[in-house]
Amino acid sequence: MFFAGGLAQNPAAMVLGAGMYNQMPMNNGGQPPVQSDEALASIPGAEMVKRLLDQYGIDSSMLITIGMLLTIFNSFTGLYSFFLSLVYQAMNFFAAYFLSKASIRSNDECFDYIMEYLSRNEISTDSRLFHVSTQQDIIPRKHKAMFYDGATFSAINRPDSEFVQTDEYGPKLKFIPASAKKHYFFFEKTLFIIERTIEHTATHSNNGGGARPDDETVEIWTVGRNPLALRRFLAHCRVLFMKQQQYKTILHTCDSYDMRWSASQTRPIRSLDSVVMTFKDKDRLLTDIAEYLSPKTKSWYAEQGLPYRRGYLFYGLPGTGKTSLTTAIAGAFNLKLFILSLGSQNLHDNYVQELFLSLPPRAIVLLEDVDSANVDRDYGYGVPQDDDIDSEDDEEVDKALNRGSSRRPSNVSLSGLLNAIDGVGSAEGRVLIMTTNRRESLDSALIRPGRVDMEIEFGRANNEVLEQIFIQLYSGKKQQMSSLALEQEEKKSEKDVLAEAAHKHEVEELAKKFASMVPEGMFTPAEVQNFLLPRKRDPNLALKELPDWLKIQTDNLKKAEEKDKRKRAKFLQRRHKWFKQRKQMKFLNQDDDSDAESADSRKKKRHSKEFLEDIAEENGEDKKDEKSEEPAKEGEETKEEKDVVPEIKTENVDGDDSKSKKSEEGDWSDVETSRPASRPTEPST
Ligand SMILES: Nc1ncnc2c1ncn2[C@@H]1O[C@H](COP(=O)(O)OP(=O)(O)OP(=O)(O)O)[C@@H](O)[C@H]1O
Repeated sequence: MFFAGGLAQNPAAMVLGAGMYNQMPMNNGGQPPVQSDEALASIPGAEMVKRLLDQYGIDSSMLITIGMLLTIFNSFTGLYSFFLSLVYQAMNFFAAYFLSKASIRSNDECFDYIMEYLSRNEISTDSRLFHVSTQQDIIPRKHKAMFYDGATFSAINRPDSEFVQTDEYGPKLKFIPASAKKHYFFFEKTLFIIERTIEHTATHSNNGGGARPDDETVEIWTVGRNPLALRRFLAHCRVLFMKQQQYKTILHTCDSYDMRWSASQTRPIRSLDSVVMTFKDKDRLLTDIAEYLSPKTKSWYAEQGLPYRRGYLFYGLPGTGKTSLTTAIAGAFNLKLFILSLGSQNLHDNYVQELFLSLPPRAIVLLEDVDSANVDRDYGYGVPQDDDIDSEDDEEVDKALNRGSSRRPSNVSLSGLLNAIDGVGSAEGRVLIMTTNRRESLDSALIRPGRVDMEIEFGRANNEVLEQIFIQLYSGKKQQMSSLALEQEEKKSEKDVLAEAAHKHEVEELAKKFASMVPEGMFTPAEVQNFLLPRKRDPNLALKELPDWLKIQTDNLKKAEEKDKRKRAKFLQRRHKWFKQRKQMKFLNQDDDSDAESADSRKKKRHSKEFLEDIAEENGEDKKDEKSEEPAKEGEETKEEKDVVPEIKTENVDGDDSKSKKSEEGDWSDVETSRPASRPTEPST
């Protein structure tokens, strides 16, 4: 049948085959095979080919042989594909009725469990087909499929692992088994088959994140109609994974490709002791969180019909430990940590809502930079608002200057964020921690009780904090003790214990001395750590070099303050010009009682007028002079004025007009925060 099938597929070969059959007994004595010639003549074009071959002295009977070979080859391939389809059908039948199967997609945490098992047990890592990669961290989910094969979270971190990422020459090679291939292994004497399928998605995301990442599906089969073995295997993988993560904090961040949460990093749990802050604040915060997370509190919330959520605001200078404390809390209370930076340009209201809705219960959401852009109460960026102008005090100027920060506004609106935080479907049991460097610019709606239940200020190091930082660094306390270290700890001789106590006492004494030498409220904890870290082996050296470092820092601080003063003066000058220019543009001469004008707008104008008058008074200018001042003609503006108000073409001061607002944004964007958060760093020692 297949032979005939092969022939049917190739009529030319059939004729050639027939020709050969007819020709065989005649092919003797060098006589031309008459019948084969006749057979050939029946094939269109064969005569021409024959003539061509004859011309080059090639025996045309070769055609017959080739035809015969083709026929045989075709028949075999037909036969092969038939058997293959039979095998597939049999396999499908077997799989449908005699196998249990589980499918897991890479965007599910269960995927991590399976990959952890595969890497731990080194299944198929010696595969004959493999990829080679030098990439390290398993950060983006798009690479998950690759990295999981031979180097999962834990495997990477195991110092004894062959998957350790680097050696003295740089990143090591990783050997990764290929996908689209079945891997076999036994678990509890049952055969399991795993197949990974990577779905290449060519589509582009609409969030500006470029091509969508490839997703992966893992399918697991076991023999037998009873899925129990499969469930036992999955449960085993889960426990294995959870145990592995016991001493780690998994950081989930928003994947910029598809705007979903993605486990991007694991970190060893940071102990709460390692975050230095005043005892009072730490105690207040930890007691509150512990109380909130207790099962009793959960049922209390349910009884009261209150949404079971809690919010905290950590505010203060950069490098004061806001993020560090959040990570430590996640580790201490065994909560998953989800980090969202509102400054991200890809983030929009809808995404934020979806991200909040997809949070698991018992998780910390860390909203970083809540002050960023549209989330604060400003209606314009970098432009001093009319509400600010009636005040010349430091705080008001700071606020206005901060608005002029060169940070790009985020695309998340305040209402979008509030909806996400309060979302009806949002996970119960979550802890929301918002951090900001500029508490004063936050909208009161964002930090009202119910959204923010406790605020903690992080400031420059006081005496207590300075002392603790020193002790923390030199006491030799370990973050996490391995079981081996714990065993050794227990086996310590009395002599060792005494030596340790003496060392502790000595460090405490040095810490007191250190704290007394450093001025309180001058440095952030990060700055102090920055000084101590290069001298971490020798506390006495740190004390010896401290005066020089302090001198450098004080000089730098003075320079920074002078720069700051200049910036403030320039800002005030610009502000004055800005309002003067606005007056010249006649918007103040508008009829204040216009019906169309909102009360808000009128209020702002009044403030503006008052501001102008104040400024005029301050500068000794009388109103007469101002009136007589010619409005700047087009093309005659100085460069600085142009910078300040290049394009005010509207009379609306409310900033409703987007064009006007846009020009204002650009004008002030070069003014940075008035109080420099970081000072020039210490020259390397
Ligand atoms: N209070 C602190 N205790 C211990 N370490 C600290 C403390 N403050 C800062 N550090 C150290 O300084 C570095 C930066 O700290 P962290 O990121 O927590 O500051 P932050 O306040 O969150 O800053 P930002 O506002 O810029 O996010 C970390 O390496 C951290 O270990």
